[in-house]
Amino acid sequence: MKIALGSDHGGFHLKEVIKEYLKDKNYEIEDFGAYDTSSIDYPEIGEKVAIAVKDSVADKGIIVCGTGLGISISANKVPGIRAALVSDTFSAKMSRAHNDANILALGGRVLGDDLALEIVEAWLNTEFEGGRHGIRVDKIKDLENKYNK
Ligand SMILES: O=C[C@H](O)[C@H](O)[C@H](O)COP(=O)(O)O
Repeated sequence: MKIALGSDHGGFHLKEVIKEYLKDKNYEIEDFGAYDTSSIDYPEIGEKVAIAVKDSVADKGIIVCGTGLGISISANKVPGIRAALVSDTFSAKMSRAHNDANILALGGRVLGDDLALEIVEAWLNTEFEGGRHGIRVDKIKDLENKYNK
């Protein structure tokens, strides 16, 4: 599985921690930056990761900013993206099982490294359940079509 990674400066440290963790687990990685702690605006990186997932360059994405808020809001502007901002393992699992989230968003100034990695592990190892949840995700797609004309 290929994972697109991205952060702003506020998420740089955690993004690097996640990158090393995923490499150790033999995931294929594409890193869309930030590449250091210089200030960079989160919409630029959120868009790059979102496009990689939308275009199937990557199977899933993980994005990090200070809170995870700005970068998830940005990524969710790209049609087909369901970026879930998560701070606990239960929500991580549910965002996959019920919402088929294709991007995980984390707050680098919110989470400790260990909890963040537990969340990543839970998120990557939970499958979408489909069924009634598929009907609801289809309705999210209907909303995109309705308002993105
Ligand atoms: O939602 C936005 C993110 O948390 C940003 O990482 C944060 O706003 C960056 O703030 P600053 O430019 O003060 O480091």
